[in-house]
Amino acid sequence: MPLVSMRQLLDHAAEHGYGVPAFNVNNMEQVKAIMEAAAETDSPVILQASAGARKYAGEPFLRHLILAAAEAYPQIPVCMHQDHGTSPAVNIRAIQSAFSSVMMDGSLLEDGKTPSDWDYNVAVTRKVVDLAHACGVSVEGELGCLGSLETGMAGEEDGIGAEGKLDHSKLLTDPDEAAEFVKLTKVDALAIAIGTSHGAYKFTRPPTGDVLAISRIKEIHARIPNTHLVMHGSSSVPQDWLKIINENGGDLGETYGVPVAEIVEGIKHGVRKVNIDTDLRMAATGSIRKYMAENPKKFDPRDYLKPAMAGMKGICKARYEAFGTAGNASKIKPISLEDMANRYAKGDLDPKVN
Ligand SMILES: O=C(CO)COP(=O)(O)O
Ligand SMILES: O=C[C@H](O)COP(=O)(O)O
Repeated sequence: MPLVSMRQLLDHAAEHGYGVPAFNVNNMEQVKAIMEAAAETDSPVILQASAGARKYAGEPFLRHLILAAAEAYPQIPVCMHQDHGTSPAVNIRAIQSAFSSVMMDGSLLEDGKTPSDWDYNVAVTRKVVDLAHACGVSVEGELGCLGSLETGMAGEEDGIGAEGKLDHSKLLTDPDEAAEFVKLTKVDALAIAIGTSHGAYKFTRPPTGDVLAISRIKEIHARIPNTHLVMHGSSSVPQDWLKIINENGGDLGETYGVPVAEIVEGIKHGVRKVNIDTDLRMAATGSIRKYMAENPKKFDPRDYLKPAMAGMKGICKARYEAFGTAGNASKIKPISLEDMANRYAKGDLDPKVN
Protein backbone atom coordinates (compact mmCIF):
# COMPACT_ATOMS: atom_id res chain seq x y z
CA MET A 1 0.00 0.00 0.00
CA PRO A 2 1.33 3.53 -0.71
CA LEU A 3 1.90 5.88 2.24
CA VAL A 4 -1.32 7.56 3.29
CA SER A 5 -1.91 11.02 4.72
CA MET A 6 -2.55 11.51 8.40
CA ARG A 7 -5.77 13.35 7.55
CA GLN A 8 -7.19 10.20 5.97
CA LEU A 9 -6.29 8.06 9.00
CA LEU A 10 -7.61 10.57 11.53
CA ASP A 11 -10.84 11.19 9.60
CA HIS A 12 -11.45 7.43 9.76
CA ALA A 13 -10.61 7.41 13.48
CA ALA A 14 -13.04 10.30 14.11
CA GLU A 15 -15.80 8.63 12.14
CA HIS A 16 -15.43 5.42 14.14
CA GLY A 17 -14.54 6.94 17.54
CA TYR A 18 -10.98 5.74 18.11
CA GLY A 19 -7.48 7.23 18.47
CA VAL A 20 -4.18 6.44 16.72
CA PRO A 21 -0.89 6.30 18.62
CA ALA A 22 1.94 8.05 16.76
CA PHE A 23 5.20 6.39 17.74
CA ASN A 24 8.58 8.11 17.27
CA VAL A 25 11.11 6.10 15.26
CA ASN A 26 14.87 6.36 14.87
CA ASN A 27 15.98 2.82 14.02
CA MET A 28 14.96 -0.52 12.54
CA GLU A 29 14.09 -2.20 15.85
CA GLN A 30 11.50 0.46 16.72
CA VAL A 31 9.96 0.32 13.23
CA LYS A 32 9.76 -3.50 13.29
CA ALA A 33 8.26 -3.62 16.78
CA ILE A 34 5.53 -1.12 15.83
CA MET A 35 4.74 -2.86 12.54
CA GLU A 36 4.58 -6.35 14.08
CA ALA A 37 2.20 -5.05 16.74
CA ALA A 38 0.08 -3.31 14.09
CA ALA A 39 -0.05 -6.43 11.91
CA GLU A 40 -1.11 -8.60 14.86
CA THR A 41 -3.86 -6.17 15.87
CA ASP A 42 -4.90 -4.95 12.38
CA SER A 43 -4.09 -1.34 13.26
CA PRO A 44 -3.32 1.65 11.00
CA VAL A 45 0.09 3.20 11.75
CA ILE A 46 1.62 6.64 12.17
CA LEU A 47 5.42 6.49 12.21
CA GLN A 48 6.83 9.88 13.16
CA ALA A 49 10.37 11.17 12.91
CA SER A 50 11.78 14.17 14.74
CA ALA A 51 14.63 16.40 13.60
CA GLY A 52 16.70 14.47 16.16
CA ALA A 53 15.79 11.20 14.43
CA ARG A 54 16.92 12.58 11.08
CA LYS A 55 20.21 13.70 12.65
CA TYR A 56 20.70 10.27 14.27
CA ALA A 57 19.79 7.99 11.35
CA GLY A 58 20.34 10.33 8.41
CA GLU A 59 17.58 11.22 5.93
CA PRO A 60 18.03 8.29 3.51
CA PHE A 61 18.06 5.66 6.29
CA LEU A 62 15.01 7.14 7.96
CA ARG A 63 13.06 7.39 4.71
CA HIS A 64 13.94 3.88 3.62
CA LEU A 65 13.15 2.39 7.04
CA ILE A 66 9.63 3.79 6.86
CA LEU A 67 9.21 2.84 3.20
CA ALA A 68 10.45 -0.64 4.13
CA ALA A 69 7.71 -0.85 6.75
CA ALA A 70 5.08 -0.02 4.14
CA GLU A 71 6.57 -2.57 1.72
CA ALA A 72 6.88 -5.36 4.29
CA TYR A 73 3.31 -4.86 5.57
CA PRO A 74 1.28 -4.01 2.44
CA GLN A 75 -1.99 -4.63 4.29
CA ILE A 76 -1.32 -1.88 6.85
CA PRO A 77 -1.90 1.81 5.99
CA VAL A 78 1.20 3.75 7.07
CA CYS A 79 1.53 7.52 7.50
CA MET A 80 5.05 8.97 7.53
CA HIS A 81 4.87 12.06 9.72
CA GLN A 82 7.40 14.80 10.51
CA ASP A 83 7.30 15.45 14.27
CA HIS A 84 7.94 19.04 15.48
CA GLY A 85 9.05 20.70 12.26
CA THR A 86 10.48 23.95 13.63
CA SER A 87 10.31 25.95 10.38
CA PRO A 88 8.61 25.88 6.98
CA ALA A 89 11.98 24.81 5.50
CA VAL A 90 12.16 21.66 7.69
CA ASN A 91 8.67 20.69 6.57
CA ILE A 92 9.31 21.38 2.91
CA ARG A 93 12.36 19.13 3.08
CA ALA A 94 10.21 16.46 4.74
CA ILE A 95 7.68 16.65 1.89
CA GLN A 96 10.60 16.35 -0.54
CA SER A 97 11.62 13.19 1.40
CA ALA A 98 8.15 11.63 0.80
CA PHE A 99 6.60 12.37 4.19
CA SER A 100 2.80 12.17 3.84
CA SER A 101 2.20 14.43 6.84
CA VAL A 102 4.10 17.23 8.57
CA MET A 103 3.96 19.24 11.78
CA MET A 104 4.60 22.96 11.75
CA ASP A 105 5.32 23.64 15.41
CA GLY A 106 5.01 27.42 15.34
CA SER A 107 4.37 27.58 19.09
CA LEU A 108 8.15 28.01 19.32
CA LEU A 109 10.54 30.03 17.18
CA GLU A 110 12.91 28.30 14.77
CA ASP A 111 15.38 27.57 17.63
CA GLY A 112 12.77 25.15 19.03
CA LYS A 113 13.13 26.84 22.45
CA THR A 114 11.69 30.37 22.45
CA PRO A 115 7.89 30.68 22.72
CA SER A 116 6.61 32.57 19.67
CA ASP A 117 3.77 35.05 19.39
CA TRP A 118 0.37 34.61 17.76
CA ASP A 119 1.19 36.37 14.47
CA TYR A 120 4.35 34.31 13.93
CA ASN A 121 2.57 31.01 14.65
CA VAL A 122 -0.34 31.83 12.33
CA ALA A 123 1.95 33.01 9.51
CA VAL A 124 4.36 30.04 9.45
CA THR A 125 1.59 27.49 9.94
CA ARG A 126 -0.56 28.95 7.15
CA LYS A 127 2.47 28.98 4.84
CA VAL A 128 3.10 25.26 5.45
CA VAL A 129 -0.61 24.43 5.10
CA ASP A 130 -0.78 26.12 1.67
CA LEU A 131 2.29 24.26 0.40
CA ALA A 132 1.52 20.87 1.98
CA HIS A 133 -2.14 20.75 0.99
CA ALA A 134 -1.16 21.47 -2.61
CA CYS A 135 0.75 18.15 -2.40
CA GLY A 136 -2.08 16.31 -0.57
CA VAL A 137 0.06 16.22 2.58
CA SER A 138 -1.65 16.88 5.92
CA VAL A 139 -0.50 19.41 8.54
CA GLU A 140 -0.50 19.38 12.33
CA GLY A 141 -0.10 22.73 14.10
CA GLU A 142 0.52 23.51 17.76
CA LEU A 143 -1.04 26.13 19.99
CA GLY A 144 0.23 26.53 23.56
CA CYS A 145 3.49 25.19 24.98
CA LEU A 146 4.06 21.76 26.48
CA GLY A 147 4.97 21.95 30.15
CA SER A 148 4.05 21.15 33.71
CA LEU A 149 0.97 22.66 35.36
CA GLU A 150 2.47 21.34 38.61
CA THR A 151 5.60 23.49 38.49
CA GLY A 152 5.01 25.94 35.62
CA MET A 153 8.21 24.69 34.04
CA ALA A 154 8.23 24.34 30.25
CA GLY A 155 8.89 20.89 28.82
CA GLU A 156 12.35 20.99 27.27
CA GLU A 157 13.85 17.65 26.19
CA ASP A 158 16.75 16.92 23.87
CA GLY A 159 16.93 20.57 22.82
CA ILE A 160 13.26 20.75 21.73
CA GLY A 161 10.68 22.59 23.81
CA ALA A 162 10.59 25.88 25.66
CA GLU A 163 12.97 26.45 28.56
CA GLY A 164 12.34 27.80 32.07
CA LYS A 165 9.13 28.98 33.73
CA LEU A 166 6.13 29.88 31.60
CA ASP A 167 2.95 31.79 32.34
CA HIS A 168 0.04 29.45 33.13
CA SER A 169 -1.85 30.83 30.09
CA LYS A 170 0.88 29.53 27.75
CA LEU A 171 0.64 26.03 29.29
CA LEU A 172 -3.09 25.62 28.59
CA THR A 173 -4.54 26.06 25.09
CA ASP A 174 -7.43 28.52 25.05
CA PRO A 175 -10.57 27.22 23.22
CA ASP A 176 -11.39 30.61 21.60
CA GLU A 177 -7.82 30.98 20.37
CA ALA A 178 -7.86 27.40 19.08
CA ALA A 179 -10.98 28.17 17.02
CA GLU A 180 -9.45 31.37 15.60
CA PHE A 181 -6.13 29.62 14.88
CA VAL A 182 -7.83 26.81 12.96
CA LYS A 183 -9.98 29.28 11.01
CA LEU A 184 -6.89 31.26 9.95
CA THR A 185 -4.52 28.35 9.23
CA LYS A 186 -6.78 25.46 8.10
CA VAL A 187 -4.62 22.86 9.88
CA ASP A 188 -5.87 19.25 9.79
CA ALA A 189 -4.82 18.51 13.35
CA LEU A 190 -3.99 20.65 16.37
CA ALA A 191 -1.57 19.80 19.17
CA ILE A 192 -2.86 21.30 22.39
CA ALA A 193 -1.25 22.08 25.74
CA ILE A 194 -3.06 20.49 28.71
CA GLY A 195 -0.22 19.82 31.15
CA THR A 196 1.67 17.03 29.35
CA SER A 197 5.36 17.27 28.49
CA HIS A 198 7.92 15.19 26.62
CA GLY A 199 10.13 12.69 28.41
CA ALA A 200 9.88 10.51 31.52
CA TYR A 201 9.49 13.30 34.11
CA LYS A 202 5.94 14.53 33.60
CA PHE A 203 4.33 14.34 37.04
CA THR A 204 5.71 13.86 40.56
CA ARG A 205 2.51 12.00 41.58
CA PRO A 206 -0.23 10.17 39.67
CA PRO A 207 -1.88 13.11 37.87
CA THR A 208 -5.25 14.58 38.81
CA GLY A 209 -7.41 17.08 36.90
CA ASP A 210 -5.54 20.14 38.22
CA VAL A 211 -2.26 19.09 36.56
CA LEU A 212 -3.65 17.11 33.59
CA ALA A 213 -6.51 19.16 32.14
CA ILE A 214 -8.49 16.53 30.21
CA SER A 215 -11.61 18.72 30.67
CA ARG A 216 -9.96 21.35 28.43
CA ILE A 217 -10.05 18.84 25.52
CA LYS A 218 -13.86 18.79 25.62
CA GLU A 219 -14.06 22.60 25.48
CA ILE A 220 -11.66 22.81 22.52
CA HIS A 221 -13.34 19.96 20.62
CA ALA A 222 -16.72 21.69 20.92
CA ARG A 223 -15.30 24.70 19.01
CA ILE A 224 -13.41 22.80 16.26
CA PRO A 225 -15.27 19.50 15.83
CA ASN A 226 -13.57 18.30 12.62
CA THR A 227 -10.00 19.34 13.50
CA HIS A 228 -8.26 16.36 15.04
CA LEU A 229 -6.76 17.01 18.47
CA VAL A 230 -3.26 15.76 19.22
CA MET A 231 -1.88 14.91 22.65
CA HIS A 232 1.91 15.24 22.74
CA GLY A 233 3.94 13.91 25.65
CA SER A 234 1.49 11.06 26.13
CA SER A 235 3.72 8.29 27.36
CA SER A 236 2.32 6.57 30.41
CA VAL A 237 5.77 5.94 31.97
CA PRO A 238 4.93 2.29 32.83
CA GLN A 239 5.80 1.60 36.46
CA ASP A 240 6.72 -2.04 35.66
CA TRP A 241 9.37 -0.93 33.15
CA LEU A 242 10.60 1.77 35.55
CA LYS A 243 11.12 -0.97 38.17
CA ILE A 244 12.96 -3.26 35.72
CA ILE A 245 15.27 -0.42 34.66
CA ASN A 246 16.04 0.54 38.27
CA GLU A 247 16.51 -3.09 39.38
CA ASN A 248 19.12 -3.57 36.69
CA GLY A 249 21.44 -0.64 37.27
CA GLY A 250 19.24 2.26 36.12
CA ASP A 251 18.46 5.32 38.20
CA LEU A 252 15.30 7.00 36.92
CA GLY A 253 13.75 8.04 40.22
CA GLU A 254 10.04 8.28 41.07
CA THR A 255 7.97 9.68 38.21
CA TYR A 256 4.55 9.31 36.59
CA GLY A 257 3.16 9.63 33.07
CA VAL A 258 -0.24 10.11 31.47
CA PRO A 259 -2.53 7.23 32.53
CA VAL A 260 -3.93 5.24 29.59
CA ALA A 261 -7.44 5.70 31.05
CA GLU A 262 -7.05 9.52 30.79
CA ILE A 263 -5.96 9.22 27.15
CA VAL A 264 -9.00 7.05 26.46
CA GLU A 265 -11.16 9.78 28.04
CA GLY A 266 -9.49 12.30 25.70
CA ILE A 267 -10.23 10.06 22.71
CA LYS A 268 -13.94 10.18 23.63
CA HIS A 269 -13.74 13.97 23.20
CA GLY A 270 -11.80 14.52 19.97
CA VAL A 271 -8.21 13.36 20.58
CA ARG A 272 -7.26 11.34 17.50
CA LYS A 273 -3.43 11.29 17.56
CA VAL A 274 -1.49 10.31 20.66
CA ASN A 275 2.28 10.90 20.61
CA ILE A 276 4.39 8.23 22.31
CA ASP A 277 8.17 7.99 22.38
CA THR A 278 9.36 7.62 26.00
CA ASP A 279 7.38 4.41 26.69
CA LEU A 280 9.18 2.60 23.84
CA ARG A 281 12.53 3.99 25.02
CA MET A 282 11.82 2.65 28.50
CA ALA A 283 10.74 -0.80 27.26
CA ALA A 284 13.87 -1.07 25.09
CA THR A 285 16.21 0.10 27.86
CA GLY A 286 14.58 -2.12 30.50
CA SER A 287 14.78 -5.18 28.24
CA ILE A 288 18.41 -4.56 27.33
CA ARG A 289 19.49 -3.84 30.92
CA LYS A 290 17.76 -7.01 32.15
CA TYR A 291 19.22 -9.16 29.35
CA MET A 292 22.74 -7.82 29.93
CA ALA A 293 22.49 -8.39 33.69
CA GLU A 294 21.27 -11.96 33.21
CA ASN A 295 23.63 -12.87 30.33
CA PRO A 296 27.04 -11.34 31.05
CA LYS A 297 28.79 -13.56 28.51
CA LYS A 298 26.64 -12.53 25.51
CA PHE A 299 27.91 -9.90 23.07
CA ASP A 300 25.88 -10.29 19.84
CA PRO A 301 23.63 -7.19 19.58
CA ARG A 302 20.90 -9.34 18.02
CA ASP A 303 20.64 -11.25 21.31
CA TYR A 304 19.70 -8.17 23.33
CA LEU A 305 17.86 -6.29 20.57
CA LYS A 306 15.35 -9.16 20.22
CA PRO A 307 14.00 -8.71 23.77
CA ALA A 308 14.10 -4.94 23.22
CA MET A 309 11.82 -5.38 20.19
CA ALA A 310 9.54 -7.71 22.16
CA GLY A 311 9.27 -5.14 24.99
CA MET A 312 8.41 -2.30 22.58
CA LYS A 313 5.94 -4.47 20.68
CA GLY A 314 4.12 -5.24 23.94
CA ILE A 315 3.60 -1.52 24.61
CA CYS A 316 2.42 -0.90 21.02
CA LYS A 317 -0.11 -3.75 21.11
CA ALA A 318 -1.49 -2.56 24.44
CA ARG A 319 -1.94 1.01 23.11
CA TYR A 320 -3.53 -0.15 19.81
CA GLU A 321 -6.02 -2.17 21.83
CA ALA A 322 -6.72 0.48 24.50
CA PHE A 323 -7.18 3.34 22.00
CA GLY A 324 -9.57 1.30 19.79
CA THR A 325 -7.12 1.39 16.85
CA ALA A 326 -7.11 -2.40 16.60
CA GLY A 327 -9.29 -3.94 13.90
CA ASN A 328 -9.34 -0.84 11.67
CA ALA A 329 -6.43 -1.22 9.24
CA SER A 330 -8.33 -3.60 6.98
CA LYS A 331 -11.28 -1.16 6.80
CA ILE A 332 -9.17 1.64 5.28
CA LYS A 333 -8.82 1.96 1.51
CA PRO A 334 -5.87 4.23 0.69
CA ILE A 335 -6.65 7.62 -0.84
CA SER A 336 -3.76 8.84 -2.99
CA LEU A 337 -2.07 12.13 -2.08
CA GLU A 338 -3.12 13.37 -5.54
CA ASP A 339 -6.75 12.78 -4.57
CA MET A 340 -6.22 14.45 -1.21
CA ALA A 341 -4.77 17.51 -2.99
CA ASN A 342 -7.90 17.74 -5.14
CA ARG A 343 -10.13 17.46 -2.06
CA TYR A 344 -8.25 20.29 -0.35
CA ALA A 345 -8.45 22.43 -3.51
CA LYS A 346 -12.23 21.98 -3.67
CA GLY A 347 -12.57 22.98 0.00
CA ASP A 348 -14.02 19.57 0.94
CA LEU A 349 -11.61 19.27 3.89
CA ASP A 350 -11.97 22.81 5.24
CA PRO A 351 -12.31 23.06 9.03
CA LYS A 352 -15.64 23.67 10.73
CA VAL A 353 -15.42 26.33 13.42
CA ASN A 354 -18.25 26.90 15.96
O1 LIG B 1 5.16 13.85 22.24
C1 LIG B 1 6.06 13.11 21.90
C2 LIG B 1 6.71 13.28 20.59
O2 LIG B 1 6.23 14.41 19.90
C3 LIG B 1 6.55 12.01 22.76
O3 LIG B 1 6.08 12.13 24.07
P1 LIG B 1 6.64 11.20 25.25
O4 LIG B 1 7.96 11.74 25.66
O5 LIG B 1 5.62 11.32 26.34
O6 LIG B 1 6.69 9.82 24.73
O1 LIG C 1 9.37 15.31 20.14
C1 LIG C 1 9.78 14.61 21.05
C2 LIG C 1 10.17 13.22 20.86
O2 LIG C 1 10.28 12.57 22.10
C3 LIG C 1 11.39 13.08 19.99
O3 LIG C 1 12.56 13.15 20.70
P1 LIG C 1 13.98 13.28 19.91
O4 LIG C 1 14.06 14.67 19.39
O5 LIG C 1 14.99 12.95 20.93
O6 LIG C 1 13.93 12.28 18.79
